[in-house]
Amino acid sequence: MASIQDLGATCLDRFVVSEAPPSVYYIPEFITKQEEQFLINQVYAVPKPKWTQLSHRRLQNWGGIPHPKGMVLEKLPQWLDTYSHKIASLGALNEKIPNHVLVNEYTSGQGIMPHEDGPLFYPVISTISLGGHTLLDFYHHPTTQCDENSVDEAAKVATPEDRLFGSLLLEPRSLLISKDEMYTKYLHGIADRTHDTLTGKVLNVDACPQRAIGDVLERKLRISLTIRHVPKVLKIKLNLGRR
Ligand SMILES: O=C(O)CCC(=O)C(=O)O
Ligand SMILES: [Fe+2]
Repeated sequence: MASIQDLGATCLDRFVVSEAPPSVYYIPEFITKQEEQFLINQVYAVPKPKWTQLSHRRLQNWGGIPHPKGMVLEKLPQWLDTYSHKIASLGALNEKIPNHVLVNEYTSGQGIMPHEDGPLFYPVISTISLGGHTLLDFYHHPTTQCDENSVDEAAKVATPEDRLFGSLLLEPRSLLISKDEMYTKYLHGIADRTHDTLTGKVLNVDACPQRAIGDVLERKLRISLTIRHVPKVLKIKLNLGRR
């Protein structure tokens, strides 16, 4: 059977997560085990200074540093550029080709605080997961606005647990594409847990054939490739060492 990497835009709709707000696409086994191992090898082949150590995870930034005045574009390495083009060919980014990739590494027990990806990115996030699974949690905004008409009812409650409205199980080798309201209206994060229990709040259990509600999954080391497009770039050529 042809894989989605070959079929492109014609079949993305088959992967829509209909239980989630618009729009989320979850594609299990987007890459093969060989491609997964190749990407992991590339991630660990980079020089140590390429890693930024945060208090709860490590990351690599590729493509440039997004900035309100524009990003000084750095060419993506071939191993990431290939996947940027494959994702563009699925048709979720209106002809845009992702030019920025964050590599996040999480050991078991590490996560990322609920956040928005913000206005510097074109509002479509593509995520390839490598190594281990995670649960990506989605939260209503903790807004303090008083305008009754513009505030989500569920957002007025106090605790983060109450604001959690659903999660997505991201298994190794999968691709997740989130856009529209899922990008603009909600926060996303990963709890710092060592085990995840699949509950009715996991919106894509049906798309994970080996999984069922009630399963307890042990977190392993996970690497994510967050592949996005930064629309505002500065056309400065870096001519390092050349005269
Ligand atoms: O690891 C992930 O899947 C989420 C990463 C993320 O939200 C980010 O880098 O902004
Ligand atoms: Fe994010």
